[in-house]
Amino acid sequence: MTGIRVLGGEVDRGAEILTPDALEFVAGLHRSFAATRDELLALRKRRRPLSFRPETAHVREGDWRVAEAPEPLRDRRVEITGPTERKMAINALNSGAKVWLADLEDANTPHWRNVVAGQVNLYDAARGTIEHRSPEGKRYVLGDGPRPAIVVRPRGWHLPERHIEVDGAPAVGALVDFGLHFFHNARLGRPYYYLPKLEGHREARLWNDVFTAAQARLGVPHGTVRATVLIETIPAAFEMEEILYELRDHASGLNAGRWDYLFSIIKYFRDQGADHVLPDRDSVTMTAPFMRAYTELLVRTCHKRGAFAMGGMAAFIPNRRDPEVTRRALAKVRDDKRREADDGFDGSWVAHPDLVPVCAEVFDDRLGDRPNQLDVPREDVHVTADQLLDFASAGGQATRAGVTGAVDVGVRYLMSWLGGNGAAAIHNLMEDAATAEISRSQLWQWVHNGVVLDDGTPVTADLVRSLLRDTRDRLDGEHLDLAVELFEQVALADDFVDFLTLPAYERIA
Ligand SMILES: CC(=O)SCCNC(=O)CCNC(=O)[C@H](O)C(C)(C)COP(=O)(O)OP(=O)(O)OC[C@H]1O[C@@H](n2cnc3c(N)ncnc32)[C@H](O)[C@@H]1OP(=O)(O)O
Ligand SMILES: O=CC(=O)O
Ligand SMILES: [Mg+2]
Repeated sequence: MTGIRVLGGEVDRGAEILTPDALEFVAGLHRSFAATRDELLALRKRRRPLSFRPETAHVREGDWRVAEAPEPLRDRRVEITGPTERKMAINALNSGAKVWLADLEDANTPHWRNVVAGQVNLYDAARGTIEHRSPEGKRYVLGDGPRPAIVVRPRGWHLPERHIEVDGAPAVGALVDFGLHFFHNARLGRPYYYLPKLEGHREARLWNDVFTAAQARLGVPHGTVRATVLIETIPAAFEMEEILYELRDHASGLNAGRWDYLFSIIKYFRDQGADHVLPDRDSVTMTAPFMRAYTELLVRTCHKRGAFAMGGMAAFIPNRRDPEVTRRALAKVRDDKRREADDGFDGSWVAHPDLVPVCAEVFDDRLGDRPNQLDVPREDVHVTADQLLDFASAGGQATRAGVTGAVDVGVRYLMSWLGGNGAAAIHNLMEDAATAEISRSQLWQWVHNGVVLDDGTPVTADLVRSLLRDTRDRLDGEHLDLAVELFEQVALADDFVDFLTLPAYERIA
């Protein structure tokens, strides 16, 4: 293990995951691909004017299709997402969904213990041996029914893993998550992944190169991996075809990751003037014309290339103790899934086991006895660059409630994240890293573009600071002071912080 150091503390059964061979495998990927990752991250900083690229027109016009879906991924009508915490993993596997998106990204705090325990849980889940006893004594085992395919979402390219050093540098977080999972589980079959936060086709090419090398190094046949790419950044919306093309031997589909997509729009156009300012998060819905353009283009692109179009996350969460909250959540989620099914999506995401039946019912209705709707080409869809960029079409306004809510939710979420829970129900909505990014980047954008609220108050750094003080006085709990400090940094620092998880990670690593 020359050049490899594990700096994290001991985690139960961690030795089964962090074996010398597994670490050598991860280090090998890091040595082959970290330099390209660094180069591509640097390129992200150059915000070019967005349009469909003339130099890749041949890809968009060419005649090609992605690899055929393997049997476990032919029917993806309901996908449940969630962190890889042991109890939740078992609940997800027993939920009746077709896919479990095992999340090492938006819904996960990359505490070392979560990184390692998540891999232990994935190891046991892949072998069908996962079991758990809760502190209250409740026993969790896998049921007898059909189990979802497991699709693992590694961290995005931007995050380091400081607890593993390769040749003196922190390992690339994405390669740690992917590498450990692939090393231990790929030979069992079904090495399936979701790829987050890509900004363009060269980042997809990097993942493809990683898959090609990983398969060759372990003797797994080329093309066994399947990857679904989240289209959740505004530059990637202009490169959907190119992304599928780069990954065509391994591509399984695209997903409309709406929350990071909105964050990315705010980030990309954060200092571009009032025309690019988005209003309160609540008032930008999936029916806003620029969001319709994005999702319609995604379905059209996927089906033209034989890839699955996967819907995104409605944030409404049921509450088993409050039937009225549950009724409202089910109705909202049903509407969201119905629109997606009618648009031609092949399936969609839910955040909670009690939402699986709703999504299943809507897609059952639409699909009949077909496993998907790849046969719906959506050739009627023609989306222009202007439509994707028509943010004024959202309508809506920045309001006093919007600013107050953004501060409150952002701080509450960071408290949860710092405590190790990367997803939380806050005011009956699912909040995760992507939704928290919207809260803080929206404030940054409003402050820097002189936005005035519905009640005539200008949004200034002082206003945000005073709301942060109120929030600190009102809330109580572990990590409150650090959450407030971090929120102030990521909402107000003059130099926009690329991802809130970057400074937050420095405080937990
Ligand atoms: C923008 C994006 O990237 S979206 C994708 C990333 N985000 C996510 O994956 C969020 C996933 N969802 C969750 O983490 C949770 O549902 C939360 C945090 C929103 C709410 O969790 P809770 O407050 O625990 O919900 P609740 O108390 O209603 O849970 C009831 C039961 O369902 C289980 N459960 C809830 N959500 C999930 C889930 N997503 N997967 C598996 N089990 C779940 C709970 O563990 C609990 O189990 P138990 O009865 O055995 O104790
Ligand atoms: O990852 C999904 C999103 O909406 O962000
Ligand atoms: Mg996301």
